[in-house]
Formats: sequence, C-alpha cells, structure tokens
Amino acid sequence: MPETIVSCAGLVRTFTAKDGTENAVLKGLDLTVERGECVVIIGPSGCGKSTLLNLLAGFDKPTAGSLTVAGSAVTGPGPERAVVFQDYALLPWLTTVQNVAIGLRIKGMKKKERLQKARHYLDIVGLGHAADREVYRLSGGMQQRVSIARALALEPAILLMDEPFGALDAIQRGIMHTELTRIRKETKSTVLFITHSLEEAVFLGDRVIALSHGTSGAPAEVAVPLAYPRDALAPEFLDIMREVRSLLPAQASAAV
Ligand SMILES: Nc1ncnc2c1ncn2[C@@H]1O[C@H](COP(=O)(O)OP(=O)(O)OP(=O)(O)O)[C@@H](O)[C@H]1O
Repeated sequence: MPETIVSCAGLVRTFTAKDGTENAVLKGLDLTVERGECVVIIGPSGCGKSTLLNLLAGFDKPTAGSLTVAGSAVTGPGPERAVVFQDYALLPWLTTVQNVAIGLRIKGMKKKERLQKARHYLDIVGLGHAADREVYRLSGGMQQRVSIARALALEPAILLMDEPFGALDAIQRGIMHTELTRIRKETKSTVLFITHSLEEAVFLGDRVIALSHGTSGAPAEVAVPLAYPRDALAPEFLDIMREVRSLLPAQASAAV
C-alpha cells in the first residue's frame, strides 16, 4: 500500500498588494506525493512553483486549504522537510563536514554523532574525500552535493528541491542528474523537485505535474514509466517530453 507523504487539499495562496490588489496564485490546489516518489513540478514563470514549495517547507502559510506532510499539518519549518535551493546556502567559514553536521543540531544530536552522520551522507553523495576541506574551495557541483548531503542527513520524510541544479553548467547538471537518481535509489528518498527544464523533469520524475497560473483542483500530470538509466535521446523519452510540453502554455513551452 502506498503511503501518502504530502497531501495538499484545496490549497489557496493569495498575495495582497499594499493597494489591496489580490494575486491568487494557488486557487485550491489538490496534490499528493507517495513515499519514495520523485514528483517534478513544472510550469510557466510566476505560476506558483516556489510558492508551493515555500508552503510545504513551512516558510509561508496558506490562505486556505490543508497541507500535511507525513501525516502532520505543516505549521512551520521542520527537519522532516529538508530544502535544497539553487544557491547552496553553505557557511563558507566551516569545513564540508561541519556544514553537513550543522543542520543536525536541530535534532538535538551530540557533536560526535552529528559528525559521524555527516560523514556517512558525504560518502553517499560521493564527497567523503572532501569532508575536511574548506567548503568554499569546492566546485559548484561539489557544493551542491554538500547541500544535498546536509538535507539527506536530516533523514527527512521529503526532500524539497527548488531548481537545485539551475546554477550548474550542462556537464555538471548531467552528472548531478545521474547522482540524484543513484542517491534516491540508495536512500529511498521521497522528492518534490521544481524545474524549468523539460528534459530534467522527464529524466528525474516518476510523475511530472504542470502548474498553471491560478491552479485549482488536481493539476495536469504525466507519468514517466521509464526505467533507469534513462536515455534523453531515446524515442520514448522524447515522446514523454512532448507530452509534458503539451501541458504548458505555448509561450512557456517555447522557452524550455
Ligand atoms: N512574498 C510574496 N509577496 C507577494 N507576491 C508574491 C510573493 N511570493 C510570490 N509572489 C507572487 O506569486 C506569484 C508566483 O511566484 P512564484 O515565485 O511562486 O512563481 P514560480 O512559478 O516559482 O516562478 P519562477 O518559475 O519564475 O521561479 C508571482 O506573481 C509572484 O510575484
């Protein structure tokens, strides 16, 4: 039986400007994510992808509707929802392992245990050898792996990833796609991933969900029943990319 990790029902987020104008970004979104799934969110700029992620992370509160993660209502940030952003948000004055361990303070773990766990997750992201290096000396791709290790170390119910590879060059991006697939297999993580890239969406997702401006109800989605490793040039991959593109408005699909 699948276990629901994320459940949004009738989720509304309306922003009100100083002059009273209302911007209804989410108008009653229904969405679920099951344990172990990688759900990718795609959609035109400004449609509310980051708004949704911020609500899930507990950085923002819905105007109406319900939002639960791992069976509990979201009322603020928590270690069961780890966020990975495009900028790595690392502390440059700390070493790599200290950067990963620091997030574990929130769990009240002793220092020795924190460092042990941090080293374990650095091994998982392939950075065990760089544990004691100054983090700011690492490449962009390596720094993004550190931020993923920091998120994984929390052993969260879900990893929330907001365009995490957006700042990487094409080669690093490709490496990170393969790595994330491997890490998911190894840690059985549940992931909600935001991207502008159709190829990234189909490469990583079990399901790709397309938001639109003012999404209400269950958004359109495409299942990606392709085995790993996925070949972005295979006809069945391209067919799914086309299907996902057809869910986007013409201007947005021209841009991706
Ligand atoms: N704190 C805020 N206050 C007011 N308006 C906001 C706030 N956060 C987001 N918005 C508005 O909500 C809408 C959705 O923004 P959001 O950042 O979620 O879009 P997005 O789909 O992630 O866009 P992009 O793909 O460009 O990153 C935009 O119109 C934005 O201006």
